Amino acid sequence: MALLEVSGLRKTFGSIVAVEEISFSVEKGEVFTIIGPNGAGKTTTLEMIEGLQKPDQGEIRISGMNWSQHSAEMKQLIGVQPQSSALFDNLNVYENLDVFASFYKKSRSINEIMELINLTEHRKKRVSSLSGGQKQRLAVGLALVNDPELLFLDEPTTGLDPQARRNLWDIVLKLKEMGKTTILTTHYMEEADKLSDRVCIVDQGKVVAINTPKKLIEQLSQEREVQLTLSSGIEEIRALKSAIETHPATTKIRMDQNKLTFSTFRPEETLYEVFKFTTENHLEVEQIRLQDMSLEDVFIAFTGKEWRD
Ligand SMILES: Nc1ncnc2c1ncn2[C@@H]1O[C@H](COP(=O)(O)OP(=O)(O)OP(=O)(O)O)[C@@H](O)[C@H]1O
Repeated sequence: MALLEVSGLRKTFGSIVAVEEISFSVEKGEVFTIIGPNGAGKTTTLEMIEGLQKPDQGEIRISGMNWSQHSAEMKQLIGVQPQSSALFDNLNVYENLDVFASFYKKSRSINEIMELINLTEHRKKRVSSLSGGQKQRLAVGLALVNDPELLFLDEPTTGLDPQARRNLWDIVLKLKEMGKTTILTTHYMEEADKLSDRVCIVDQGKVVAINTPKKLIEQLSQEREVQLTLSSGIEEIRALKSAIETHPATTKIRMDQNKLTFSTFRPEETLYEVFKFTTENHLEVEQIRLQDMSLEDVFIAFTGKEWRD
């Protein structure tokens, strides 16, 4: 049995469909990362799994239990990283952990948590005097006070500098070594790539791809991405776009002013068509680039949207 099973989740707010149909399962010990463009439904999905929002439809099971029947047991099993703003500013690191631990029946040693989040030497510092990275680590620590099996980290590294971000990655990896399971969301592709056992790409409230970062990249690596920069008029470039679009080997295409970016299973064949078209119609090709796929390309290929850090 998977530790977490989510099937057919749907959530609307009035006429807004925040989550249309989301299903996945997560095995014990995995780091499972949900990525997607702004407004894709990631936070709503997490909040439904955490029991903070009720789905309109669908089922959530954690260790086989559901929120309507086993709420108390499930709260002991999960750890949710609070927003930094939920920390008590006037209390020190130790006191914050102590207050949160008092909410639970079972708790992990506070000294151990401080070691894990690397804040032992700052135990007496008030939250108001911690750096952004230290606050984020404390927020992760607060999610650990009940020694949860399943941890939810919603964009834990947003706004942190690269070093602080790496410190947080170390914590996630240590938790993995301890056999914990983490559901992560992030805006950083490198983070998804480095930490995740599997990545789930969500767009417009639906899962569009789910696999290991390596497999997701391999899945597309038979494809090549071609970037074509032209110095012709927009109408002519549009005509070329239509010609490429109708080629059977083309999977995705987008146009950004005088640049066409497309993916193809048979680059030689598609490029032959491209040059035939540009020669016959007197289009000038300024630059052409052929690229291998990265996790970022996978994201763009599945969602049609640019990734942003
Ligand atoms: N309480 C709410 N009331 C109305 N609309 C909401 C509410 N919560 C979320 N939405 C809408 O539902 C959609 C999904 O939002 P959600 O926050 O889940 O997306 P997200 O993928 O987490 O986005 P981001 O990356 O920007 O955090 C958005 O269109 C959002 O505006």
